[in-house]
Amino acid sequence: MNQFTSVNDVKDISQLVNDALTLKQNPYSQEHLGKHKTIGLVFLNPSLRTRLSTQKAAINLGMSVMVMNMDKEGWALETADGVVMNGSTVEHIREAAAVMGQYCDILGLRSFPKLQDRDEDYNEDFFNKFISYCGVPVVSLESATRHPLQSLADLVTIQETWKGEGRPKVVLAWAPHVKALPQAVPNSFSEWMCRAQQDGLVDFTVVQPAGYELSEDFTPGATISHDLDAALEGADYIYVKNWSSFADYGKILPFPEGWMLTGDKLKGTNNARVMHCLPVRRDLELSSEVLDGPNSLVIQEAGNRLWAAQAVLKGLLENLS
Ligand SMILES: NCCC[C@H](NC(=O)CCC(=O)O)C(=O)O
Ligand SMILES: NC(=O)OP(=O)(O)O
Repeated sequence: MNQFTSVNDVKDISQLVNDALTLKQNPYSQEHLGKHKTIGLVFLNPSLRTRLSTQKAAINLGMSVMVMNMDKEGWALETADGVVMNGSTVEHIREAAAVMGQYCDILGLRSFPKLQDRDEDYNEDFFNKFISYCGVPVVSLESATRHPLQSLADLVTIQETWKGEGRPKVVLAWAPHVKALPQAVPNSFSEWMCRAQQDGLVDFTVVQPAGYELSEDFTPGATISHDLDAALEGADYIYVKNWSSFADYGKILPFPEGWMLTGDKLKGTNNARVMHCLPVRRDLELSSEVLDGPNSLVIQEAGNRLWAAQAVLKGLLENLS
């Protein structure tokens, strides 16, 4: 692997899942791989899980870690080309990314979408510029349109817990929220599940109210539904997540009552396990009853972020040497 920004950077997802589960059994088996190698984690937005799991993953591999909270501690970055920088931006991404590449062997980057201009967000302009100017392998810590470390941890969690016959039925279910949130997590989960479906690992459904459909680029082969109760019938895994509209870009559209997952809604499922990337707003996105109940996988899922990150960094380090 020479970068990790989407499932398209991964040749064999089952192999990567196996790597993660093997590292979970023996976390320090590769502790010399990262000797004298440094990873820089660059954040333009808040993070708990991604920050700590990626740091710990790098430490387990013997790497040194530097964290840069660019939004709070860095100079204001300019990304546009051909502008006279006589406003509030202080440093161009051309220099900033290139300089960080001088200090680091691998760079991680988190940058959320602005949710104002769909083309700008979906072109991944900031991410692509950073990658082209920094000159070292980049791992996505969540971009405008994807969160592949999360999705890999999600697939690891499904593979680790599935004890049934055949393929599990996995349902990505939209949930209410008070803020307009990115599509990065559901896009990425869907993209990984569609690949897993192609590989014969899962059956995948996305369910959302009308107007909240994801971009078709991220849902090839998925069953798309607008009926929550029908979609949940026989489900083995329910991945709960809010996202704002893609069609009416970045907007919160009106939606009918009853989209929050409750214990009652689990009754029609195959005793479904419930997942969420976190952070989650209790009793708005997901009922406390489900979150605190026996079907919730959210803590195990967050724990698996470590092994997902470690498998990815191992792949990037092996490619360096
Ligand atoms: N990294 C995981 C998810 C990040 C982001 N959630 C948030 O911004 C939550 C904000 C809030 O609840 O106010 C999202 O959904 O894409
Ligand atoms: N799930 C996730 O990426 O969490 P953080 O935003 O806290 O890193």
